[in-house]
Amino acid sequence: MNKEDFFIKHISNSKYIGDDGAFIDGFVYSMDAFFENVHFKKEWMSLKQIAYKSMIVNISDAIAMNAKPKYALLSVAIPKTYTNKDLKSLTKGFKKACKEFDIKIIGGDTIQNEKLDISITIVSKTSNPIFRTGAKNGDLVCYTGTLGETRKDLEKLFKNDKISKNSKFIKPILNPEFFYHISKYVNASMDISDGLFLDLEKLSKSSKIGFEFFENISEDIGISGEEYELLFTFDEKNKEKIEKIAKKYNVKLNIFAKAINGEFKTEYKNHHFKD
Ligand SMILES: Nc1ncnc2c1ncn2[C@@H]1O[C@H](COP(=O)(O)OP(=O)(O)O)[C@@H](O)[C@H]1O
Ligand SMILES: Cc1ncc(C[n+]2csc(CCOP(=O)(O)OP(=O)(O)O)c2C)c(N)n1
Ligand SMILES: [Mg+2]
Repeated sequence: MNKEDFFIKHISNSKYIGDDGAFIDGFVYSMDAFFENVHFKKEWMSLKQIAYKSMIVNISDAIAMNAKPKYALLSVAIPKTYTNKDLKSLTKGFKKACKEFDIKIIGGDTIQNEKLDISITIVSKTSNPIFRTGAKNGDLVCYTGTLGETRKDLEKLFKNDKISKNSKFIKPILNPEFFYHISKYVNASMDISDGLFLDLEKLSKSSKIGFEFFENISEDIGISGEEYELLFTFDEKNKEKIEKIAKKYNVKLNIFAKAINGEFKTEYKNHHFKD
């Protein structure tokens, strides 16, 4: 077991652990860290882009639970060298995301540190939460959008090559309205943050199912992390309805497998705690 899983297992055995967020009494609580040199290097993105993405990766978890983000708690560790202009750029990024998704920042903490580290808690609302545990035998398994480019762009950044400012690595694209609209047909869902193969392993574990793939999924597609696309399962009888809604919202669907008895394990390892 890797250190991440070991730690999570030992910190709590609560039933709330294991999803993109914890559902309690109509609200979903989720948090994600966005740390310099772990999630970004300061040379790669502007401060506004960093702050914006730190919010988006958090909002992604809420959407994957079929919840509407409402409030954010924001902890920021700021390097001493940052000027007031830098701080303004950061606030612009946070505010842009809050405006786009109608979220209020209701608190947080601000400290000084060597690096820029951001931790965000999102409180969101839902009357129909979708968990990773709900996939049923026979369900179709689907992800949205196109996978692979994010990892390629990350590789470019590590080689000091330039990438487009429209890259999903800089600005992930979320599809909340599409997902809220199809939610009543969805049995299980999560977002793709670690890469399709790793996230399928999590889905398999949570729902106690395996997958029968309709076609081979290449490594390029399967190990690209930080895509923030949606991964979900649904009963075959809802396929046409979901496809129609996807068309309306201009969302690409990739129905790539069927849920079956068994389990899915990937040989690829989580990028966290590599050694
Ligand atoms: N330090 C922690 N304390 C308590 N719960 C944690 C901690 N880290 C992760 N978790 C929980 O463990 C589960 C898996 O977390 P994580 O790996 O970040 O999510 P994901 O599966 O989306 O990558 C989530 O439910 C998360 O809330
Ligand atoms: C400097 C740097 N190194 C490596 C990566 C690649 N990377 C960082 S986090 C991550 C996956 C998802 O992050 P995580 O914090 O686990 O999100 P969660 O699954 O908890 O939502 C990847 C592929 C990066 N973005 N930046
Ligand atoms: Mg993780």
